[in-house]
Amino acid sequence: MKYIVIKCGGSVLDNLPRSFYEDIVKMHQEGEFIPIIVHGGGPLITSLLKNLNVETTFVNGLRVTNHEVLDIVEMVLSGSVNKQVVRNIVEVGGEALGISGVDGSLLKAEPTSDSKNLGFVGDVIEVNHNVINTIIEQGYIPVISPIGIDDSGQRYNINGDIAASAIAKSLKANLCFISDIPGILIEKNGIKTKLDKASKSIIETLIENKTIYGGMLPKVKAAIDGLVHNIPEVGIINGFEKNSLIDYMDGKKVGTKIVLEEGIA
Ligand SMILES: Nc1ncnc2c1ncn2[C@@H]1O[C@H](COP(=O)(O)OP(=O)(O)O)[C@@H](O)[C@H]1O
Ligand SMILES: CC(=O)N[C@@H](CCC(=O)OP(=O)(O)O)C(=O)O
Repeated sequence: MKYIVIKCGGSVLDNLPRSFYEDIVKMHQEGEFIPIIVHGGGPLITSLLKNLNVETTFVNGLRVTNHEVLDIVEMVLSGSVNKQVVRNIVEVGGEALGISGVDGSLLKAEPTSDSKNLGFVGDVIEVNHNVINTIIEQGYIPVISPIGIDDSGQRYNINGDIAASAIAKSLKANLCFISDIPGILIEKNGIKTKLDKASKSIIETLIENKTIYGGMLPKVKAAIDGLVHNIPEVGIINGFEKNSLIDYMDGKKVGTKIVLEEGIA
């Protein structure tokens, strides 16, 4: 069975066209690639924290997460956002089952190496993909929120890109990041240009010269980590462009394809 992990960023979730979900349901029905959705929800978390007068900061694109923030992160991701995505799929005639990384210990996590600064932010150490396979066998599209859990029951806030890459690695699945930009952008003579393809070494240069920053950092790091661990293909595409996902799956030149080495298509 071939899988594709589709990571829907919080940047686009509220405004994805109906056709985006129709394309996913069609893909699920046709059966060549089984879609697995992992979602973010960063902007909604930020706006709720703001409403509650809780300060929130990011380090290298990751949210500093204390107890108070962690409560809100879980509420937003595993509650509002997860169920909204399920409803969006149902609305276009699909069947989806929403689950958090905590359920069935789907995302076994440990604190990141920078836990001194980041608090309860997790790295995924194991994916219990039996849970995903069970959902798929029952005919549902899995919709996964990126909260992890350790053996003591402690939860962790996991960046959606990192969770998606871990799931893709465990299933040897293709990985596609759906975001609010056409792909990785660089500035050439004052004009923003999209890279059709970006290799590991180009990405490292773009991180060093700060062309890649903020939320794009975990995306490209998760992409490279996935490719190193045998994910067949990783792309970043714009969810607002009509049929971008189907076009990407058909091998058309949409978004940015991430590769390990220049010259590898
Ligand atoms: N070189 C770059 N090209 C495109 N976007 C970039 C780049 N560097 C940083 N970004 C930022 O990364 C954002 C996407 O990451 P993020 O906001 O976390 O999105 P998502 O919620 O879709 O995961 C873009 O909206 C843009 O502001
Ligand atoms: C550790 C960390 O940063 N977690 C993210 C989880 C949500 C997410 O990844 O949302 P996007 O996909 O919209 O960026 C956060 O708290 O915002």
